[in-house]
Amino acid sequence: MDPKLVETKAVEVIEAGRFLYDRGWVPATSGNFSARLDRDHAALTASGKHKGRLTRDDILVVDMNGKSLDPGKRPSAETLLHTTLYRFFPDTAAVLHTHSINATVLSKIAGNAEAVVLEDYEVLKALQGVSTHATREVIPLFPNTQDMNALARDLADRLERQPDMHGFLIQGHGLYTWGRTMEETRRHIEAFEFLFACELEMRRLSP
Ligand SMILES: CSCCC(=O)C(=O)COP(=O)(O)O
Ligand SMILES: [Zn+2]
Repeated sequence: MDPKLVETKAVEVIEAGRFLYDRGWVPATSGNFSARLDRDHAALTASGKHKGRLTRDDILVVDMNGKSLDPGKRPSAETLLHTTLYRFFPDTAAVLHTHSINATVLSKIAGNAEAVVLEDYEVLKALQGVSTHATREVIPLFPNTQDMNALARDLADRLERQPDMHGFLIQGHGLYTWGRTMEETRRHIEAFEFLFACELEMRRLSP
């Protein structure tokens, strides 16, 4: 592994954490972030760290089975969701997971639905490959669980059925999204956050 690449990717992850924390989207120790290093490895946040105040020491390298290559550092409890995404999308370069109020509330009021559907919003065009507001963006919604193996399996199944998704929600928990660069992934988070706020307001005004 090229140590310079690991340093560069660690900086990307640390900066993403600051950006997301400043917007209130990763309170306390919530959220986790990663950046791909090569086909088989990613730089990922350690578990239980404050994601707005990450240091280089809080980043470790994992393989695509979720195994830490940095002994002594415990990878995120949700590592398998990151590695499932990297394995499914070879061009994915970064994965961000947030716990905003809007994602949490929307995912709870969606109840037992299989997905939250967003339609006819201009900002949908901020999602990679979307070129018109007249788009039906289906955001899968998974029940929350502490069983990451089971959730990663459910995610892998859903990806097979719906490979065009840009993100997914976990009920009462938060949002995952990804992109071909860290910049694109940060744009996806911002777009989803704006769209979730709009959707909640729409549901409040016209239930
Ligand atoms: C206090 S947040 C609970 C765990 C969680 O959902 C999360 O995103 C952070 O977990 P990690 O192990 O990545 O720190
Ligand atoms: Zn989480």
